[in-house]
Amino acid sequence: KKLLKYGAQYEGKRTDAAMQKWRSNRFGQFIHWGLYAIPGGEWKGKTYTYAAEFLKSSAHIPNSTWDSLQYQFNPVKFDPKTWAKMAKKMGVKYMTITTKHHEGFCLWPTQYTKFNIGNTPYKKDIIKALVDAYNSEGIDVNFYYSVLDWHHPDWRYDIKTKEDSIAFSRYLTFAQNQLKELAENYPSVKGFWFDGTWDQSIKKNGWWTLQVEQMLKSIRPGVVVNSRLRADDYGARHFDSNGKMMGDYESGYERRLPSPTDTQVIHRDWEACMTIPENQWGYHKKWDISYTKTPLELIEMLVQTTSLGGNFLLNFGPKPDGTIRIEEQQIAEHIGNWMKINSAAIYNAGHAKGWPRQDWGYFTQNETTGKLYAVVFNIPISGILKIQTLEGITISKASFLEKPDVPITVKEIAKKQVNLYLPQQSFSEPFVIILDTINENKNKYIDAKT
Ligand SMILES: COc1ccc([C@H]2[C@H](O)[C@H](O)[C@H](C)N2C)cc1
Repeated sequence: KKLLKYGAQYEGKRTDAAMQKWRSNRFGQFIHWGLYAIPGGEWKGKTYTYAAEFLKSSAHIPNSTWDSLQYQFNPVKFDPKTWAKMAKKMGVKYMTITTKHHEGFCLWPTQYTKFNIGNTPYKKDIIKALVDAYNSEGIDVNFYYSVLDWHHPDWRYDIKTKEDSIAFSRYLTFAQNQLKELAENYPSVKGFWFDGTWDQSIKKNGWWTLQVEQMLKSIRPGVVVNSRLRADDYGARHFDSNGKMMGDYESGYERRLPSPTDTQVIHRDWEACMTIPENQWGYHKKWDISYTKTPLELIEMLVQTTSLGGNFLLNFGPKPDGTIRIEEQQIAEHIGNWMKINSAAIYNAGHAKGWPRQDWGYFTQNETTGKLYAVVFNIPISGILKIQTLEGITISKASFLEKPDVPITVKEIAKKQVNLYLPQQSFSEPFVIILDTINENKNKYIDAKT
């Protein structure tokens, strides 16, 4: 065990109300919006297939050219209430907005750099508008902040010279001032989602990452900070050199989920962030240059995440005119229709402790009531959902969440094995079954003599 000054500051899940709210939210909307939305993955007539928010580096565009995009940023059709209403209907309980992505452009009128929304034709504070609109829909707002900053002259990828360390300490002061500004000026912020912390320069300044986290928590008690911010005394990230998670939740799942049998993750809070295309966070003019996930695939990801006790943050990349592209609106509507019926299996639900992975789908369990849900994605040809129960537990009743009066026959066929007989009907959407369980202390089945 190493003695660490900048490692994990506590172990186990936070149990305070703010963290319980963060956890119970389960489903969130990520929004990546910035100057990169203007070119939308295309430059000088060429389409770049790498992530659109990386176009500056993909197309080797110099700062002077890229930064002049700020004089074109004018989302005349931007209506934060429209976005917030869409998000509400989709069923998200939180939203995470890029206050500043790697390009360094700030969506709020920061006093620490001119490279911000105040110096665009649009002028107005987009962060404030979004915080107010989403909060008034009952949706919590978190701030994404990229420590990596392509624009700022004092940013360094590594610290090799005295000059580097002098410049970079100026940068760290700049970034800390910006974060203080965000925490103070938008008091309803519920979390900070740090990104752009993989370079040597940050790994050599773990002390700063802890200081920033502590500053934010002193200004906004209860605020939730992701593991991606932190580097420890030896430059270890997410998990310190003693293997302990840093920050309040593990945020390493980017465009990937843990396997449904990876029960390691259930011991901590975690969040998966997900793009709808294969790898586009910012707006790309060409929607189908890569595979785009269907609503049903995204719903399954949300349920799989919930079944493993994690949050699911689904990304949207708004257009430069301030509207949400139609493909994303349609996906939001489909998911929203499903959530309207089935959100009981998601909100304030998590891992069903001890229940083994099942072929037909996922268990989720309400954290407060203990109510057990079976979310079905794969109906067997037999029409029989076979459930392996826990030792001494059996299922006394099963009913559809959507249609409680449609009976589902339950038959215990052997020890820890129950059959559910689904009605002969076709299902076009995943559905939820509420399972009532009872503890059986007597064991009425004979174990096979092997
Ligand atoms: C180098 O590979 C990267 C670097 C940064 C990212 C950024 C994306 O732009 C987006 O903001 C995502 C959450 N983040 C990890 C993605 C891949």
